[in-house]
Amino acid sequence: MSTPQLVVHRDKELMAQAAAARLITKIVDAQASRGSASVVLTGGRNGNGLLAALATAPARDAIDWAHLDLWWGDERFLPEGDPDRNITQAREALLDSVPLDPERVHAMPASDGPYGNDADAAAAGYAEELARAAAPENHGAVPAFDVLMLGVGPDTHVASLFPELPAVRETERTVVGVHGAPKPPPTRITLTLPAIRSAREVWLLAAGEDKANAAAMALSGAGEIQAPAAGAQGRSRTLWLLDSAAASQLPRSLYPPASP
Ligand SMILES: O=C1O[C@H](COP(=O)(O)O)[C@@H](O)[C@H](O)[C@H]1O
Repeated sequence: MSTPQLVVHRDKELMAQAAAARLITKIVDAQASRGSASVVLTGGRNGNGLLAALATAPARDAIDWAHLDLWWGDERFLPEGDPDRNITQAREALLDSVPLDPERVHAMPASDGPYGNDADAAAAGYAEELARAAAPENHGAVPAFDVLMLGVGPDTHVASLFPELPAVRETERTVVGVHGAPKPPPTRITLTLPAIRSAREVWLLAAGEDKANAAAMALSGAGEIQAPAAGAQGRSRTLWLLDSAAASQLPRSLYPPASP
């Protein structure tokens, strides 16, 4: 696993724009070397802010949208089209305005979808979809995502892995149902830490004062059961993208020297 690297931007708008530019470059590079790219999206304010910035980025059309696989790190288990679903918000922020191949948009199931209201069955179904997309060298579990993005919650949750809940302790399955989440809605579907850690790069997004304590805790040696963000690492790179408010409680030893 990779040691976290930090980039701190002046404010959340600049962070979103810089992260969007970084993502464009990453996708274009992956498409140039492998013909396609795979990205895992996150919900939440910072994830949607990045997508909105990408929608207006001058270089967005450098991406070959038809050869981009989109997956989700987690989903709120609600009916299709519900405004609180992460995919509904992502569609509004970006996805509806770019020429994606619908076959490559891998939404997590909705609560009125093929698995009905059974979040555990829906999670198992998504795990099968991931396994089908994995190449043999990925050991059959999940594809080797180029970039997996995670918003960091004020309580250090990432995806729908909340401190101390069973999902964050999962070591075998790649996707699980979450019941009794402390943040609404209580029922969710989430990638697990083993699935997250199979990504080439993991980017954690944290902007705003309410994320300062979470960032400091996760980056100061807390355990992943108490602070799930601490367990989110990529195989090649783990990148924390922060704004100065979210970085304000980091120990000085971690604070990067230059902060654009
Ligand atoms: O509920 C969720 O929250 C987290 C963090 O969201 P934020 O608004 O505090 O940035 C998000 O990453 C996750 O995908 C989402 O389902």
